[in-house]
Amino acid sequence: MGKDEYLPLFETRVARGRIVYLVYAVSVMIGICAVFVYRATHLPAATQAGRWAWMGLFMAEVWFTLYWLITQSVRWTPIYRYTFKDRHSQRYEKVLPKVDILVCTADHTVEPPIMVVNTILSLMAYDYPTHNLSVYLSDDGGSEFTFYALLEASHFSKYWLPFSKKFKIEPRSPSAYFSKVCQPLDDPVMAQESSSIKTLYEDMKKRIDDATKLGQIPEQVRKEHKGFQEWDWVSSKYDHPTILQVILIDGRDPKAVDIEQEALPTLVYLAREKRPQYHHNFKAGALNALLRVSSRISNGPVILNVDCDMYSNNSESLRDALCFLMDEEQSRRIAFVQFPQNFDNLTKNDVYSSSLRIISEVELPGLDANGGPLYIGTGCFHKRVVLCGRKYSKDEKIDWSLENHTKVEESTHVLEETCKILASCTYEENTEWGKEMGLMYGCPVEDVMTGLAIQCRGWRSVGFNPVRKGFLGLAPTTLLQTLVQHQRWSEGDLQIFLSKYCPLIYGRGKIPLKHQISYCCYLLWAPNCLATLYYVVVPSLCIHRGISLFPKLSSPWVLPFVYVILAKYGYSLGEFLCCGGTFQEWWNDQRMWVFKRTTSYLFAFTNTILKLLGFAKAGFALTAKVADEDVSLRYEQEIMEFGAPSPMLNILATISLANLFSFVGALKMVIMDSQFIVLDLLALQILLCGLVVLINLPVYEGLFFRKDKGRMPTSIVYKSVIIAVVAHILALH
Ligand SMILES: O=c1ccn([C@@H]2O[C@H](COP(=O)(O)OP(=O)(O)O[C@H]3O[C@H](CO)[C@@H](O)[C@H](O)[C@H]3O)[C@@H](O)[C@H]2O)c(=O)[nH]1
Ligand SMILES: [Mn+2]
Repeated sequence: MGKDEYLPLFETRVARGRIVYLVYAVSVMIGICAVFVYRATHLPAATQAGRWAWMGLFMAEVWFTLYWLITQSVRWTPIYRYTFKDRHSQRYEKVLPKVDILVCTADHTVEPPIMVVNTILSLMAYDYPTHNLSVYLSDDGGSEFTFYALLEASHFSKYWLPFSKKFKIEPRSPSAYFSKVCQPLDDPVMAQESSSIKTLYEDMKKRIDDATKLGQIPEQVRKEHKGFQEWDWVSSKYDHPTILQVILIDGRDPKAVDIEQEALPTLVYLAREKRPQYHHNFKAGALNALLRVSSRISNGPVILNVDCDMYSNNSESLRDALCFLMDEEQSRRIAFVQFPQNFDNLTKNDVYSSSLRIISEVELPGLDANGGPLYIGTGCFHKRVVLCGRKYSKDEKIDWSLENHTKVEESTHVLEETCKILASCTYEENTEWGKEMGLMYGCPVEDVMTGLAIQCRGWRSVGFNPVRKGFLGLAPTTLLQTLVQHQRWSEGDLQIFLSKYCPLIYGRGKIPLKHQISYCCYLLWAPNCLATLYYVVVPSLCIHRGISLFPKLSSPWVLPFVYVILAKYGYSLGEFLCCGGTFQEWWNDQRMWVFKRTTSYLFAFTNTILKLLGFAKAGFALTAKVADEDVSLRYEQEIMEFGAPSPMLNILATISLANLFSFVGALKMVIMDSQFIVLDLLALQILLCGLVVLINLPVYEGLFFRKDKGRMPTSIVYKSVIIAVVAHILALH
């Protein structure tokens, strides 16, 4: 192919309507300035009550403004990417690179084996030559049941892969496919095959579920595969040698073919060594072990990482990703391609605001323009050399066809034994693993930190959000799980901000300024707690004593306040609707905004400070992927699940009650005051308080009106009532 014939493998388009956005943003900024002028010129005298409350509010508003400005960085110039898979195929079909897919699981009770193998099967069935595809499963649970499920899946794949390719079905996770395709299929051949495969799948599912439920693997099965013997040395999931089983391997094992004699992808099970005296570094540790093991077995130059609950929803994602990584002109600098996280189990109005809609649809394209999206874990394609620490240089070039020819020839047994060493506890001692090589250790969001380090080594990244989503996972289905997940995320993010990797310092001169600021959008999630807490507590407590913290209704100064609020929320609603959300979903999102900021972020903030002072230790609370039947039912009905007592719920209940008391008190004051003085003085404050009450409606329901198991625990009801009452008495005196 000559140079002048160059046809790009992907193209980038810039969003339109930027002028309108500019006008909006500038007008809001003018409004904010007017608010500040008001605050600066109307400060209550030192003798007046409420001077401190006023100053605090001012500080909160300064913070909100700062944060709002930061979020502008990811809204300025969104860009969208489009791939040309046909061109890629024309040029490279004969020399496609090997791709190694790394899947992580950590606990067979929280992450059921049948779910894990559905994910694995969807990935094995990618539209890609199977001899170039390897799938690795890291099992931090070291579970026999997960291993057993993987064995079952390897048998089932012999039917599943030919079927899904022959009829080009989507999605290729059997469970998702069978639950989505219920209408009678037009093609009689397909209908027949589909139903017989469905029976095979159901049988497999039953065997796996039964074994897991009984806690026992049939003796017959145990005898059939040597792999089970490895569990003779396992004393617990925290204490065992490396377990490594090559289940399918292309080229060496004549049995690794499907029913049509086509090769199957390589499939490997790994439970890295665990010893109580060695820290295992959670998912980052698991991925690094997989990186090494895979480099020994298949050494694909392209790595895809997915969580065990994120099945592939689009069999062409891999080819999409290769368009970004293999373009002759534009790919040189691209280190990774991040797909957004999408979820399969969302309800219509997304009660817990798990869809990450705005992040995927607005912020990801925005970040992409600024230097590349963050690496957020699952659904990310990497160049192996980059993940293993390579710096970007101008002469950077990967010869994909060459990298393809590394072939290991020893027997499977020898391969297994040599690979085991790579996944041992001591292997990483005195190496750069966890620092300069692989995923970085020591942060609850290891992926974000690793992505930042990669970008600071000169690389860029690309975000890709195809119409048919690339991956679908499971979002948490209870309030508490959601809050805990966000605590982990915001805690990790803040930790990065306060570490030597703070993008504003570490990134200086390495990544563009706008990119540094975009990072802060997420890294500064947690500190939002202070200003938000202040805003939802202090103004409403001040109502009782008639302390006014906002301009009078009759004053013209009220206008900038009203404008900023209307413009900001009007825009936010518009943005949400444009991205395909519903009004109710937006409202739920606003609620979760308050909930997260007053609980998850508060805990994350205090924990991070404690960690810095050396008082707290790192942990990783896995997000549950299964729930009890009644919990699931309430989730589907979008009834908020409060459930078990927790300090987080305590905070939520107390804030909601305090505001309710204030609001009722305020209404009484307004009604008794025939000259409308109170209303004039406190209108905005009462409105704010009323909004907090409105947004907390599900909390009152959970506190007082619901009878089901998901209601607020009784202990929380008492505690929060007492605290709210005491707060009011204190505020009155
Ligand atoms: O010790 C551990 C802990 C977790 N995991 C795996 O890590 C993945 C993510 O865990 P999950 O509980 O699902 O957390 P989420 O909050 O849903 O994960 C999001 O946030 C993580 C960072 O906190 C990212 O790494 C993930 O890709 C992203 O989906 C799962 O596959 C786990 O099996 C391990 O392999 N070992
Ligand atoms: Mn998850």
